[in-house]
Amino acid sequence: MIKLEHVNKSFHNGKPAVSDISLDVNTGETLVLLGTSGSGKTTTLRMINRLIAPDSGQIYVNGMNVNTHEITSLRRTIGYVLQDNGLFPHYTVAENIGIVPALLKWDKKRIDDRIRTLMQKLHLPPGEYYNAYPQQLSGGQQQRVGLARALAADPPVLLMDEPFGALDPVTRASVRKEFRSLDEINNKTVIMVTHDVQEAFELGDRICLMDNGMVQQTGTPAALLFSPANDFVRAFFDDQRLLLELKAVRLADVRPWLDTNTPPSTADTAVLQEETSCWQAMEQLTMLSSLNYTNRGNLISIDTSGLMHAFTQYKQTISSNGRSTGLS
Ligand SMILES: Nc1ncnc2c1ncn2[C@@H]1O[C@H](COP(=O)(O)OP(=O)(O)OP(=O)(O)O)[C@@H](O)[C@H]1O
Repeated sequence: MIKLEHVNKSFHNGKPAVSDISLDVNTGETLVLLGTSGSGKTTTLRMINRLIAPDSGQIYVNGMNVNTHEITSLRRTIGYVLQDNGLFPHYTVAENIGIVPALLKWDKKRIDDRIRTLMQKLHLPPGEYYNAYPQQLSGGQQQRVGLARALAADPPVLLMDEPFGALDPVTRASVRKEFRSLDEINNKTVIMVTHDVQEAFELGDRICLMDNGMVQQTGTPAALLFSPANDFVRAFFDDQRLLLELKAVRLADVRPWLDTNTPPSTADTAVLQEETSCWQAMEQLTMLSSLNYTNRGNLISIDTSGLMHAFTQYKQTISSNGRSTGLS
């Protein structure tokens, strides 16, 4: 768990880079720091692993006060992924991934097993890439090695600074998808910086939207869209609002407005879980005319028009009810 209390930071020109930031990130949660360029996202992240010292305020990582805790043991609890991956060019892929376990003096077999496990999970077959050097890999593969290196010693906290920012859009989408499905991150506290709104919506359990060094709003993607705290938050998402809303609203949210009288499709078709977003369901429906979705064990049939109808009804209800729909 990570906690920031009234944190401030100014650089030499005296202009505040970060003003009075307070945040709580729970174990197992991914919080995305999103915002305009120069809004203080990277400064906030780098204060957590003490690459930058705050002027005032307190920061805790799993109960340790970052500013007073011994720095080596603090950093060993934190994996750090950078935009340019920061791999050592003269180390092989395996050596890069094994750096922290070697520093922790794990025995050779354990290090080797861990490297191979992570390479498999991140789709880097050890037979092909174990002894390769970073420059022999594509940008997406290098970024996967960077991620494997950050995860190697299984730190409880992962900090990621624009981890997919240097990748082309197609590679970026595939590495992002792999990251999302990685079991290794399930129990970790993750903070990720991005200025990509869609990335924030796909990966963030909650989003902290920043502007001008200040937190404008922290909440679920749905809360930011449907209960914006101010005009800045409202305007920030305007140019891609429908897409973001479809990504933020889950089948579970729209279920009360789905027609449950239609018998489930008997064809051999996909069965979606209630956590699936309306966007993902729409994507599937472009390939299949109807789908089933499972709600507490019951199969419910959905099609495109029924789903859009339920989505519209959901939006109308929350715009009249505001926060009473459980947005937080
Ligand atoms: N080392 C530094 N020295 C002086 N000013 C700095 C330094 N690092 C950041 N700043 C300033 O602090 C402010 C916040 O910068 P920061 O890098 O945290 O923003 P950001 O939201 O991560 O931006 P971006 O998305 O462009 O990376 C900016 O005005 C920046 O110019």
